[in-house]
Amino acid sequence: MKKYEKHKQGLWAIIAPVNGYIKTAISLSIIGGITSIIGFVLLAYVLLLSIKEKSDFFQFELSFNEAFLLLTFVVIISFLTRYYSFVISHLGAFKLEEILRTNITAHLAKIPLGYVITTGTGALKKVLLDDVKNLHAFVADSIPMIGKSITTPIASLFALLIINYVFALVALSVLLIGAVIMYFVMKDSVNHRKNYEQSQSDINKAVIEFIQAMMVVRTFDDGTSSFKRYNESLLRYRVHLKAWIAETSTPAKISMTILSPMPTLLAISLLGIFFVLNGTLDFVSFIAILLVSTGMADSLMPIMWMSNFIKKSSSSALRIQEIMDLPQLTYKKDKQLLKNLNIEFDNVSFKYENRLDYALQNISFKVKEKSVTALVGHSGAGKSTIAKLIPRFWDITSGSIKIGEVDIKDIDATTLMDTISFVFQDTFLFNDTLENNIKIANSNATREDMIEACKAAQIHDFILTLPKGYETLAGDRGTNLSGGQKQRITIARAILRNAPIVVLDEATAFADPENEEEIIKALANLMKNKTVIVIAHRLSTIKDVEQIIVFDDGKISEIGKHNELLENQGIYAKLWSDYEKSQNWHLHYKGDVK
Ligand SMILES: Nc1ncnc2c1ncn2[C@@H]1O[C@H](COP(=O)(O)OP(=O)(O)OP(=O)(O)O)[C@@H](O)[C@H]1O
Repeated sequence: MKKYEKHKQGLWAIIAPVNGYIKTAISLSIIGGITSIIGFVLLAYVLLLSIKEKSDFFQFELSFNEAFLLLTFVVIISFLTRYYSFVISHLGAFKLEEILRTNITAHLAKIPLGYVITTGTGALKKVLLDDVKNLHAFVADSIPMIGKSITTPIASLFALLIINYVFALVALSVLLIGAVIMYFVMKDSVNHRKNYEQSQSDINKAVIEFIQAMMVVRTFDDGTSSFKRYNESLLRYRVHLKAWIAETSTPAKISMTILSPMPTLLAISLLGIFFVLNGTLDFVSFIAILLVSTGMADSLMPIMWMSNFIKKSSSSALRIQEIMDLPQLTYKKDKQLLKNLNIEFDNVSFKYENRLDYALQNISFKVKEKSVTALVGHSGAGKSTIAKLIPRFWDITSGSIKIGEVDIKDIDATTLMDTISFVFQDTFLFNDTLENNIKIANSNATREDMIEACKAAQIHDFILTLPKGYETLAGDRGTNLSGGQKQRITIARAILRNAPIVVLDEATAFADPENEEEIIKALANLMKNKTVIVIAHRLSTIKDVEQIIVFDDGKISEIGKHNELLENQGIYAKLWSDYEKSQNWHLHYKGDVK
């Protein structure tokens, strides 16, 4: 994979992997630009000979046939070089798109998963699709323009200087005036562009949020605020755009007019007519001057578009660079031999990057091989964070986490993933068949293994009731299934994976009695003979486990068995009494109340 070094910032560093294509395309377009100007000069020469006039400013002498042949040759070269410059820049653009997408996704796979989750799909989609596409467009369309827009005016100026320096100076003056006006118009555009891009990105976020939160919006919104955020971002966008246009529209129109070919051609024509009328310039030379000066007249506008294009592409390159600069998790390459399946947290502290306070402080505990440890505590106490530190969703700030006496930072990625199965509450199912969704856990598993896992996960009978059975599509993100069914499919995945350590976040959401019983049976099958860490919400399910760790505000407040903790009369005893009370709660309808 191409390495992106910190000091090599910016657009050119990001497109460097296709430097070969870029250099070839630019070189060809430079040849194209020069040959087109030579073509104009030869065309004038051919015109001159065709009306048999003689002009003394051409420094060379050719017969009509020679000049015509040379003109044809130059035109063909000019056409071919431009054509191939375009073809090669497009090939480079496709190659770059492929390289960037591969590199970004490979990099995303190696940075802490927690970053990917918190950054959000919207922002990552923008980088992977929109920004990469912007750079594709830059390489495909701007690269051929770069060579042409720099060489054509220089070659034209050079040719004009040879033909008649007065005309060269007039054309140059018009262009300089245009360039000065352009500079003042563009001067303030940096801030305007920033605001414009920010408001455009806000609109993107608002749309993605609106679609992702559609269910919440439709459930809770009375209609007045469903588009509020979207509307606000649209309004900001309009305000920024209006401010930009208001400040730059008149000077922009003036500079556009001056930068268009017309003023240069007008000035050259007036001067030419004056010289022709007073007999100091012959008509054919005048035509030659007009033809050559179009090369200069046409030059500033592309340069202006180019500079806009470069700024836009630079912002995209910067966003890609920011992702590529995120440090990757480092894994040991050599396969590590774990001495056993004990898990040990030793004085672990952890702080989320975007938070000032520690989510976990000085956490030390041991989980013995083939035992069950339950994590309990109030909401926000740090239980899920503990679970997510084991697969290195985030790396800890200090202390160490060991499995089988090896620090998890020293365990190679494959061993770590083969050793642990995770069952989290937010199940993700691909829009693929149920069979493929389950087999993703173990590509070597046979169909029989998969069915056995589904039986153990109490989901087999349900799948058989579906008309297409295991061939049924799960729907986008699993929308065709109920929450409890999705959870049992995830359990089936974990059973099929058969990793010796299981970390599971016990679901609370699907607690109707029938579903609950099935999920409990499924979990019991998953946990058999495994080292288990379970985040427990229903305390009744963990009464008999070997160890319960009670968390309070990021610290361990108690460790023990159910009965010991009840005797302690601490947080656990209070949680237990609250839990028991909640089991006796009933909802009363008005009519029931006596
Ligand atoms: N991605 C994150 N970025 C920043 N802070 C986070 C993030 N995830 C969790 N936190 C914070 O870390 C602390 C511990 O959260 P955690 O999710 O581990 O608690 P929990 O005990 O699992 O809660 P619950 O039972 O409600 O799931 C909380 O203060 C929470 O706000």
